[in-house]
Amino acid sequence: MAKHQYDVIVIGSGPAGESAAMNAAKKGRKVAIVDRRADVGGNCTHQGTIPSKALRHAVDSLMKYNRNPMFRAISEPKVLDYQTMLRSANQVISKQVAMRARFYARNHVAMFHGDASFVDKNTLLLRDGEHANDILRAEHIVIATGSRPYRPPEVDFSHPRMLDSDTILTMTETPRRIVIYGAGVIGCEYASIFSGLGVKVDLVNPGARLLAFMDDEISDALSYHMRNHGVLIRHNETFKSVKGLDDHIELTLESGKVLKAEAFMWANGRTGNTDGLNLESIGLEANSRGQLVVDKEYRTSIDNIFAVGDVIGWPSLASAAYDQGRSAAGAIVNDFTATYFTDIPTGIYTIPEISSVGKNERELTEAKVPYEVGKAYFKDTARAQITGEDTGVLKILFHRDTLELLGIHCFGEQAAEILHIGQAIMEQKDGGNTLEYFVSHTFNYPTMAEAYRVAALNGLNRLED
Ligand SMILES: Cc1cc2nc3c(=O)[nH]c(=O)nc-3n(C[C@H](O)[C@H](O)[C@H](O)COP(=O)(O)OP(=O)(O)OC[C@H]3O[C@@H](n4cnc5c(N)ncnc54)[C@H](O)[C@@H]3O)c2cc1C
Ligand SMILES: NC(=O)c1ccc[n+]([C@@H]2O[C@H](COP(=O)([O-])OP(=O)(O)OC[C@H]3O[C@@H](n4cnc5c(N)ncnc54)[C@H](O)[C@@H]3O)[C@@H](O)[C@H]2O)c1
Repeated sequence: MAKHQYDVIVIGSGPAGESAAMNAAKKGRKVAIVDRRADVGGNCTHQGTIPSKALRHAVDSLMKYNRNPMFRAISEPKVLDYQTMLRSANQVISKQVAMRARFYARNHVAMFHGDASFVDKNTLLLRDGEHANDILRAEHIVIATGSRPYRPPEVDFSHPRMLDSDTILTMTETPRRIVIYGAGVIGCEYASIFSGLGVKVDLVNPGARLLAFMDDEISDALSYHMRNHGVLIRHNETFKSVKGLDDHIELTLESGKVLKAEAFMWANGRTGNTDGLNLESIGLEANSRGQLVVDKEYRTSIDNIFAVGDVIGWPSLASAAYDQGRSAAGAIVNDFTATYFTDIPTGIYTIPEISSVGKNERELTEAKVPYEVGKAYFKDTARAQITGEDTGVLKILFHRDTLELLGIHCFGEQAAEILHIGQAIMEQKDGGNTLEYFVSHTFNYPTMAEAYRVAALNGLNRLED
């Protein structure tokens, strides 16, 4: 049994752990990172963000090829199978792992492969892996163990047709029909991926609308376009049971409906990875979803132990996890330049893509804020007409009196990128955050960014009506 001493040890090499380790190393600390997976990158790289975004990109490219009239002149529409798409996603994973492994090497961060659990508040024991039974000690420990799909006991996940967002990446055939239970971000993104592949999708939503936290108009547009792509959305349905048979599954809903398909995907909720950490030994307790509570420095109730990323719950995004990890390491070295993050944008990679930052119309109406709306439809921009990607809208919500930007909501090709222009202006201080920016600066033409000018003028005209 070897013993190792560090200033900072990070458990988990996803985005939260990686950025915590890098920032601590850059600030001169002796750092080690532990992951139970042999390759770095966390669930984000291996089972979450990266494979789902790579699959989505592959499907989206196929769809664009098939609907482009210019290509129709030279060849028939093409069909690809899920396995081919997965191979393309796996290539991206390999590139990500190689790049991230180089970060650790260049910054002299020691890497341990194994399952870490607490012995006391400064000591970890490793199980499994090449360092099994080694003891790691540090002044500060960062828990960045991420999350996994929540698995209700009523679903037999050992059946090869019963899948979740991890095991969907091991599916060996392209099903003719799939039932997805849960219409949160994961359910909607995978519904887009499978419908794009030509699979018949039943998307079962326990709620009344898709992605209820989004602006209603954007959520309605998503429902419309998903239906248009052949997704059968069933709102207000509750899971009763699911039966796995040799060649299909049967999902029974409380409403009495029985849905049959070749595959079933449970996409309803995630659980924080805290159960194997022996938290009892340090007097730390996770909530019923395995998540830890932290303060504004990402510190748990134990003064030398921090927690970041999915393991602390909201917003459970890779984007936020990077910032949280950097902040926690900052707090450890008394550098508070990065703070507690709350203004987090949303980028959802459905087909079409949706993205937002700030308040939506419902929230502003409830708060009795006098706002106005400026809109630009993609079909009215030159760039979208040239690319043929003319489905979408940019919507700017602003204060009627001060013209302050209150919310940006975008739907369509590259929405998650386009949004960041508005976000940058929204963050301006001392009166810099107003609609005026978009009408007093020249935008490259033809670009999708031009939609901001069109939407701003549309909004200003509305004030004069
Ligand atoms: C299908 C899907 C799509 C997503 N798409 C997006 C997206 O488009 N954009 C976005 O911003 N977010 C997205 N997310 C969310 C994003 O992936 C997560 O927010 C992110 O992975 C969280 O990062 P993390 O660092 O907290 O942990 P993770 O990425 O979960 O990594 C944690 C690591 O810790 C390791 N670990 C756990 N316990 C131990 C232990 N005891 N000892 C050693 N190692 C341990 C795990 O093996 C894992 O490698 C998606 C998630 C899913 C599931
Ligand atoms: N593009 C993106 O940003 C992106 C893409 C995919 C996933 N994600 C992240 O992954 C997560 C998506 O998870 P989801 O689609 O399953 O939706 P979700 O986390 O919103 O959960 C769906 C439902 O399950 C319930 N639930 C959640 N965790 C539970 C648990 N442990 N036990 C019992 N019930 C639970 C929730 O209350 C909710 O009603 C989100 O946190 C999201 O931020 C983000």
